Parts: sequence; C-alpha cells; structure tokens
Amino acid sequence: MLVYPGSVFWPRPTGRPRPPQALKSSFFVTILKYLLTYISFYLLPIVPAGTERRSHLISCRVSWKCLPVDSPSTGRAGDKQPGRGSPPHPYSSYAPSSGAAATRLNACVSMKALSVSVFFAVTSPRRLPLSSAFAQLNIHRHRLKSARPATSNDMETDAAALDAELMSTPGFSLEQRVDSQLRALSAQLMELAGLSVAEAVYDVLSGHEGKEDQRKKHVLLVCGPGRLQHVHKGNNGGDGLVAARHLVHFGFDATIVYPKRSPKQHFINLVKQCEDLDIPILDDVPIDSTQRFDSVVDAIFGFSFRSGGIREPFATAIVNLVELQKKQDAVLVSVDVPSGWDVDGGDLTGGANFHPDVLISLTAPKLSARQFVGRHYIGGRFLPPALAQRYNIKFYQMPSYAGCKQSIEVMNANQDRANWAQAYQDYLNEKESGNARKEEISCTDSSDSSRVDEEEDWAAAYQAYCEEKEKEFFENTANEN
Ligand SMILES: NC(=O)C1=CN([C@@H]2O[C@H](COP(=O)(O)OP(=O)(O)OC[C@H]3O[C@@H](n4cnc5c(N)ncnc54)[C@H](O)[C@@H]3O)[C@@H](O)[C@H]2O)[C@@H](O)CC1
Repeated sequence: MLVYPGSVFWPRPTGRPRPPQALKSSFFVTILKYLLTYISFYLLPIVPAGTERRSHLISCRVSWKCLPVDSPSTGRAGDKQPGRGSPPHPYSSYAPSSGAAATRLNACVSMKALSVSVFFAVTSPRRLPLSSAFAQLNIHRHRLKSARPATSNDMETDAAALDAELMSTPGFSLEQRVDSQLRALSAQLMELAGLSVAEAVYDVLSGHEGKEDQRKKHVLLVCGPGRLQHVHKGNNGGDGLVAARHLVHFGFDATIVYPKRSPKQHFINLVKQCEDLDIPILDDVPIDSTQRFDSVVDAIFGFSFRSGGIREPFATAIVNLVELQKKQDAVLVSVDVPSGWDVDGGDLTGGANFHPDVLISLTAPKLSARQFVGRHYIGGRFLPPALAQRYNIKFYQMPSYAGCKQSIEVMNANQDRANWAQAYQDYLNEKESGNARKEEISCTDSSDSSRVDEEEDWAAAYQAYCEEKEKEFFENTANEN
C-alpha cells in the first residue's frame, strides 16, 4: 500500500496538489522511519558526549542538506490553494505568505529528510554538533505544525518556522564554536531583538501620560527560563535582559525578574552587564512593592512555549503581571508572543486572562497575533533577503522601518475594527445632533446658510467614508467566514 508520508500526522487534504511521486513510500517503511527518527532523537541526550555513536547520531544534518527541502521542485512555486482569494490579513503585507500546500509538501520532504537522517546517522562519518541537529529538528517541527489543512491564516503560520530557521543560521551567532560544537545561540539576533523591544517600550512610554510626568519612568522586565538540559532555550528571556540594558541607557530605570537563570555563558554575560548598570535582579514579581512601574515587560515565553499548563514559578509570575497591570495601571508589554499563549492557537492562560496592552512581534507576527487587541509593533530588523525570499516575503512587503528605527508600530486589525465601530457610532450620534441643530438653525436663523452647507459637505464626505469602510468591513467578514 502506498501512503502519503504526512498522513500519519494530518489528514490528506482533498483537491490539493499531491506530493511528488518520489515522496511516496510503503506504509510499514514509513512507520519504521518515524520510529527510528524519534528513537534516535530521544536517544541522543543519553548517548555520552564525544563518543563515536553520538557523532553519528547527530550527523542527521548531512541528510537534510542532501535533500532538496527548499528547492522549487518541492511544489512551492505556483501552488494555488483554495481560499487564497480571500482578502489579505492586514499583516499579510509583510508576513510570510507561502501557500499551505507548498508548506505541506515542504513538511513532507522534511519528514522524509528526517527519516533518511536516521540511516545516515549510523553510517555517516560526518561529525556535526548536537545543537545544530536540534536546531534543524526545531525547524522541521515548525514546518510540520504548519502542515495542516489550509486556513485563510496560513500567511502567519510559517512565521515561527522562519524564526527558528533564522536563529539557527550560522553567521548570526556570535559564539560560532564552543567546545567544537556549533551553538545556535543567536546572540546577535537577540541583541537586535532586545534593542527593538527597548525602542518600542520607549516609544510607548514616551507617549504615555503618567500621573507624575517628570518622574523617571520605571520598567519591570520579567524574563523566562533559560534552563533546559540539552537544548538551548530561553531566548525570549534573553530579549528581556538585553532590553533592560538598553532601557537604562535610554534614561529609564529598570528592574529585572529572572527566577530561573540560564547557565549558558552568553546569558551569564547579559546578567553581568545588567548588574554593572545597577539593575536590580529579583526572583519574584514584586507584587507588594511600593515601587511604581510604568510598564511591565513580559519576556517569559516566546514561540517555544508548550501548552498544557504553565509550570511554576511562571504561572504565579503571569498572574502577578496581570495584577500589576491592573493595580498600577502599568502598560503590559509582551515580547514576540504573549506568555502562555500558543504561538498559533493564542490565549491558553484560562483563568489568568493574560492580555497585554502592547505586543512586539519579532521578525513577523505569529498566527496568535490575530487574537491580540492593542498597540502592535514589529521589531527585529535583520531578515536577510535570501531567507525572506525563501518564505515568500517580498522586499516591498517588508515593513518600512523609518530611518534607523529598529521597530515599527503597525495597524492592529482588531483595534482598527473597534475604532471603526466607535467612529461609526460617533458619526451617527453627530449626524443626529447635527440634524437637530440644522432644524434649529433653519427655524431661527435662515441667513447662516453657508455654515449649514459647509456642515452638509462635511457630513456627506464623512458618510461616504463610513459607507466605504462599512462595505470593506462586511466584505472582509464575509470572506473570512
Ligand atoms: N524572531 C527572531 O528571529 C528572534 C527571536 N528571539 C526570541 O527567541 C524566542 C524563542 O526562544 P526559545 O526558542 O529559546 O524559547 P522561549 O524563550 O520561547 O522559551 C522556552 C522556555 O520556556 C520553557 N517552557 C516551555 N513551555 C513551558 C511551560 N508550559 N511551562 C513552563 N515553562 C515552559 C522551556 O522549558 C524553555 O526553557 C522568540 O519568541 C523571541 O522572543 C530572539 O532572541 C532572537 C531573534
């Protein structure tokens, strides 16, 4: 029996392009490949470092490189998916826009590559570091995630895969080789990401009318865990550490909450740099502090958050952040993905009801950003054209950062709708009161006709504008449904 390799994980979509013939394989061989793939990856951490067996296991990257994962032959070019005719999401102008069918095919090839990698793992003499194997696995995982039946939201689906790929791209890492292992640390990207976060926070607070405007603004940054035994994680928290340093250089006060510090050298350095700037580093959110915070930055979890319950101490930290947001009227800012939100599925915090006021998406908005209502920034101005092209992001579709700015505020779809609804209601109210006033004027002062004409012109123009917006809104809603 011949099966579509991906069908083990997701239903084969009907009416969509089938994968190339070469990707088909026997059912049992496919199952065996998956088993071997998973076993090999779960075995990796327990195989002692430096041994021959381990270097064979981690050489899976060789096979990935051998296969045309990103070549046009994978079906990316020219794929047309049903529903693509729907209006573009407001973010689509700069979010990755590869078609779902193309993504699915790509994921098929990725799975194939992973499966074949097991065979390479036991035979190849190539020695590649464990971290790069995990980085590749991460990319595959995100690709698989995006390889489900097409929705109109597919444009953002690849954003996490793009980030994962970007962060594992050699050349972006400051620490290229440590102990002969390539650590996909993405230190350089983190520095730029943190800078863009600091810039956006500065932008928000500069326009924020505080009660004591002359007072130095104080920002509390809560940084996520950086400790995971074999895989380097916690970059969202790293962004927070970098942002704290920049905010102090921008003239703000900063306090860091970093309950689970990373043992990695780069993170130790970041902490030291903050200590050198006299930034207090706490273990818990200072919920009872008399200190007033103008903004609290949530740099706890990014796109690698796994749903299924938030582990302590971060469950409490998130509840306390919401408490501070309410108690102190502090602006709650989330970095990349609001913590506890699934990168695609959105808010999973349940009782915590975690809704930031500001979201700073890095590189491109993730799918979950569609649920966000508030001020939305894009940061992380470092996407190389080749990678942008691979994810079908055209240069002219990139956000047009002004001058040397590292972040840009973008329109938020939900916010815009809310604003529009309000504007329309205001218009109706105004119109009603205008009509009443007009009647009053015509009864009392017929000589002031020019003013009435002027008001009529304005009302007509405003009505035309509102009708146009209304039409656009209903068209969009109909297409989305
Ligand atoms: N977009 C980009 O290109 C860049 C992204 N960066 C940041 O890197 C982030 C992704 O970083 P990582 O992949 O290191 O991971 P994250 O920083 O998203 O967090 C993963 C950590 O959270 C823990 N965790 C996951 N689920 C949990 C749960 N349910 N309860 C408790 N702990 C849980 C994991 O154990 C791990 O330690 C992005 O979101 C972004 O903020 C930047 O640092 C660099 C550039």
